[in-house]
Formats: sequence, C-alpha cells, structure tokens
Amino acid sequence: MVARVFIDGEAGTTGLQIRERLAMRRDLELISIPDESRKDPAARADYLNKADIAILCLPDAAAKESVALIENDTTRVIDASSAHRVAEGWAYGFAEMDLDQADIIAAAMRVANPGCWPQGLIAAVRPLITAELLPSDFNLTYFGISGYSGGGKGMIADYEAAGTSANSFAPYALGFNHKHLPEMTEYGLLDAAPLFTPTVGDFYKGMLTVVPLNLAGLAKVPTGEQLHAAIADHFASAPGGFVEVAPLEALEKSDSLNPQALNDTNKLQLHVFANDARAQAAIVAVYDNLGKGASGAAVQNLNLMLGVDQTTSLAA
Ligand SMILES: NC(=O)C1=CN([C@@H]2O[C@H](COP(=O)(O)OP(=O)(O)OC[C@H]3O[C@@H](n4cnc5c(N)ncnc54)[C@H](OP(=O)(O)O)[C@@H]3O)[C@@H](O)[C@H]2O)C=CC1
Ligand SMILES: CC(=O)N[C@@H](CCC(=O)OP(=O)(O)O)C(=O)O
Repeated sequence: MVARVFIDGEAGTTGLQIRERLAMRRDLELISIPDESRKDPAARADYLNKADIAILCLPDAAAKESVALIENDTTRVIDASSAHRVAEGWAYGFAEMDLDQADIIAAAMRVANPGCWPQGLIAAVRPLITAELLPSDFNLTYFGISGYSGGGKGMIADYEAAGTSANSFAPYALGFNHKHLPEMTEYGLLDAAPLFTPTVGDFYKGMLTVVPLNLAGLAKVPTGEQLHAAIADHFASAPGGFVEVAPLEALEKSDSLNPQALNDTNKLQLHVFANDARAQAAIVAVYDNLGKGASGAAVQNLNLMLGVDQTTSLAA
C-alpha cells in the first residue's frame, strides 16, 4: 500500500523543503490541502485523519492543535516544531543519537524532529558524557551561527527587506532562555542547561556550531585523541552515514569550516580541535539548518517510519 503523507504547514519554509524532497517519490502519495483552507481546523482535521503520516511544519501552538485534531489511532506524526521534543510518549527524532534510536523512531507513532541548534550540541557532547570523558555537571557553553532561514518566513522577509544593510552577525536569545535549552539538556545528558549564545548571519541557510571545552580542572583531563575517538566510535555504525567525523584537526584554523558547506544535504559533519598542553578543545559541527536541521531530518525519520532502506538514494 502506498503511504499517504500530509504536510501540515507545507507553505512554510520547512514544509516547502520537505515537499521538494518528496516530490519525485513514487512510494508515497503526498496529499495537499487547498491553499484557501490550510488554516481551517476542520479541513486540517480531515487531512490529518486520512493521512498515514502527518508532518507538522507549524508554530508550536498550531502543532499542538494538529495533534489534538487527530481522532484515530492510525495517523503517525512527525512534528518539526519544538512543541513535543521533551514530551512523554514522543520519540526524539535524532536517528544517530544512540545505536537504537533509529529503531525507536521506526516503531513510533509520534516523533519529535530535533531543533537545529540542539543537534550540534547533542552530537558533540552526548558521546563524551557516555564515554565518561566529560562529567554530566560540566559547565558547558555553546555558540554558533545560523543562516536567517532558521527564523522562518518572518526572519527571511526581514533579512531580504534589509538588503545590504542586513546585520551579518546578530547575537540573540541573550535572556539565556532559548526554547531549545530543555532538549539540549535532556538529550545532551547534562545536569543543567548550557550557556547558549546563538547568532544569525546574513546568509540564507547553513550553520556552524561550537562546543568549547575548557578541560583544566577535571579530575582526569581527556586528550584530543580520546575526545575524537569517543565521538568517531559513537557515530561509526550510525545508519545512513549522515553524521561524519573529520580526522582530528591539527590545524589552528581551517578554511574548510564554512557554515554553508553542507547546504542541500542531510549531512552533519563534526570536527574535533584540541591543544592537550592547554587542556582545551572545541567540537565544531557544520550542517544545513533546513537539511539535517529540519527537513532532511524529517524525511530521514519518515523513511525510517516507512521502512525505507537508509542506504538508498531515497534516504535523505
Ligand atoms: N526554519 C528552520 O530552520 C527550522 C524550523 N523548525 C520548526 O519548524 C516549524 C515551521 O518552521 P518554519 O517552516 O521555519 O516556519 P514558517 O514561518 O516559514 O512557516 C510556518 C507555516 O505555518 C503556517 N501556519 C501558521 N499558523 C498556522 C495554523 N494555525 N494552521 C495552519 N498553518 C499555520 C504559516 O502560514 P503563513 O504562510 O500564512 O504564515 C507558515 O506557512 C516551526 O515550529 C519551527 O520552529 C525546526 C527546525 C529548523
Ligand atoms: C536563526 C533562528 O532564529 N533559529 C531558530 C531555530 C530554528 C529551529 O531549530 O527551529 P525550532 O524553532 O523548531 O527548534 C531559533 O533560534 O529559534
């Protein structure tokens, strides 16, 4: 049977990208709501209930409404919003997070797609805490830069209207209450939220995140090689090959670190930099906020839920 897939919010930034990624697929049927009724709850309820899988690309409140509109026990959901990422009964949709996570997603009725920022942190920190190279009470900081499409249609319109006077390096969330902190803490295996200082740049999409590690003071200071090995081992057998770990970086500066390097892919690349004498290191992640950070991850999760082979060209 061909699965019916409904994208609730297909006119938005994430929804459109998912639609494009699925346009050529013959193993599923995209069911599309007429534009004039896309915000009508009764029409949405009809589509949500006739879909085998609904992908929600909506603000949090509308995503919660969509879930409440589902009256059957057959429609499975992938929610791209941040409404359900630490909610009970929802599988966290970062397939490479642990060895069994892809199977958990494949079997789930409700999958919360991860936020773009949390993925860079979780990919860097979770393997190090699991390998006991970092304690869970490590005083963590996290920063990075994202393309402006991370802020959805509103931020895209603002940047495009600003033209050449757009801010090329805009720090935000300086109240230290970013909505991604709960999922970073939970899936990063941290005791407390990190100090997170995101920035947005004057480019459409792509992101580069940094977890700086000031290791002096730890009872046992890990070397750069140990940090790298723990991260590389963690992702070595992850299905799909979407998370790559670069060789341990000897260079102090790498021209290859470009936030836009992996645009239009579902890849996330990790780089480990270290100076053992100073007991300092940094884990850098590069990925597309609209790829692995949103639409790519949603399609990856859809494929897992549909049982599509992760090694085929359909997988991202
Ligand atoms: N952009 C990104 O990099 C990422 C986004 N996300 C998340 O994905 C979700 C979608 O984000 P994004 O695509 O960027 O946002 P956009 O603002 O680009 O798109 C949201 C869409 O939802 C529509 N919408 C709003 N309210 C309703 C409603 N009540 N019923 C039906 N449709 C509605 C909007 O309509 P209209 O067109 O009329 O405004 C718009 O088309 C958000 O929760 C976001 O946080 C997650 C990871 C990364
Ligand atoms: C540049 C920018 O504003 N980015 C968004 C995150 C985009 C994302 O991950 O989406 P969710 O909101 O669904 O988690 C932000 O920081 O809120």
